[in-house]
Amino acid sequence: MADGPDGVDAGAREDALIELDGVEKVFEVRRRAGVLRRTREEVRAVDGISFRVARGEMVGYIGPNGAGKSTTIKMLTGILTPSGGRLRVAGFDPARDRTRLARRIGVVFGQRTTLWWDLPLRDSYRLVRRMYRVPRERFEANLERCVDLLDLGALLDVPVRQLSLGQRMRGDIAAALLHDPDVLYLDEPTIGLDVISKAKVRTFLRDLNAELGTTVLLTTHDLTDIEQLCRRVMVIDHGRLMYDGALAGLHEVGESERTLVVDLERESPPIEVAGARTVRVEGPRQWLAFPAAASAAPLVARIAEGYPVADLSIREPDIEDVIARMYAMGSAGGGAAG
Ligand SMILES: Nc1ncnc2c1ncn2[C@@H]1O[C@H](COP(=O)(O)OP(=O)(O)OP(=O)(O)O)[C@@H](O)[C@H]1O
Repeated sequence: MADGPDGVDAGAREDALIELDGVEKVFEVRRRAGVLRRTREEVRAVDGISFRVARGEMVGYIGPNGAGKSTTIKMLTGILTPSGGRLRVAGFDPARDRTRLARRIGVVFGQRTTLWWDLPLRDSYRLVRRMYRVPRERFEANLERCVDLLDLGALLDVPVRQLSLGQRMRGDIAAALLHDPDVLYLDEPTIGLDVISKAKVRTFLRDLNAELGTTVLLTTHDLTDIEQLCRRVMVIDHGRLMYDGALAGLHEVGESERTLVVDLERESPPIEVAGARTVRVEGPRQWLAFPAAASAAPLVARIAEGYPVADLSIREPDIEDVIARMYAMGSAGGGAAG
């Protein structure tokens, strides 16, 4: 497709803000193969991925460690150049138009800050304003909104190094939004946060998406992030898109299981109950797996009838577990992605 004179893809569909067609990234790595000999090997970090994200969508991008998520995000921001395929964000070729694209996107990495460590938040934000040349009025309005909704008022004069992880994360999210980006990439935005901070971040992101229509691509290992924020989820593994659809569908494809953790009053033989199987016994504690789609209430009632129950809790399946089950069932690579 021909690019216009300003580098913007003339034919870009306005509704598809992010477009990937057969995108690949191959790294060449040199490995030691003896005392003097080194061999070259190719790592196909992203292996022919195609998807579209429409303006205003909030999509989860998940997969096990080393699946290719960060490499995809780096290509979407223009930090890395694809080895093959076609990629457009807001009509731009990210690697070619990195500077201009930077004004349209915001990026938050949970594991590291983009803020200035020694500066108070307020000064970091002033630098962001200058970097992106945000008009003063717009900057002030955006800052006020973020400060209000992310509860940053009391933190603005605190140096970043003194902020807690949750405070710093909220500070980072605000910094990524001061220039009104169309797209926000979030890489593990709730990692290491306590329950209250997680809830604050999630509520903010939901409101941001609903009120301003900001398109969000979210990478996370926390299935609750996805459940609470994303209607659509894409699963990547070994550089390939394995699933693209609703989260509920992913549970069905993987036939995922929840775990009921039962603390008995005393050590007992493995619990035998219809609708669940005991997968682990450690002293008076037992773990029972049951289908994620089933209700836990009747199961709990049956166990309480027959066993001396002291306490109970339920563990949701994690993403790795769901993906592992997709593989085990041989449905990976089936018709779901596309
Ligand atoms: N610069 C690089 N040089 C060589 N190999 C790389 C490079 N960057 C990534 N890789 C490899 O590409 C593959 C995908 O890595 P990537 O960081 O994209 O995965 P990820 O899904 O983000 O994982 P995680 O959840 O652990 O962050 C891995 O095998 C990784 O070792």
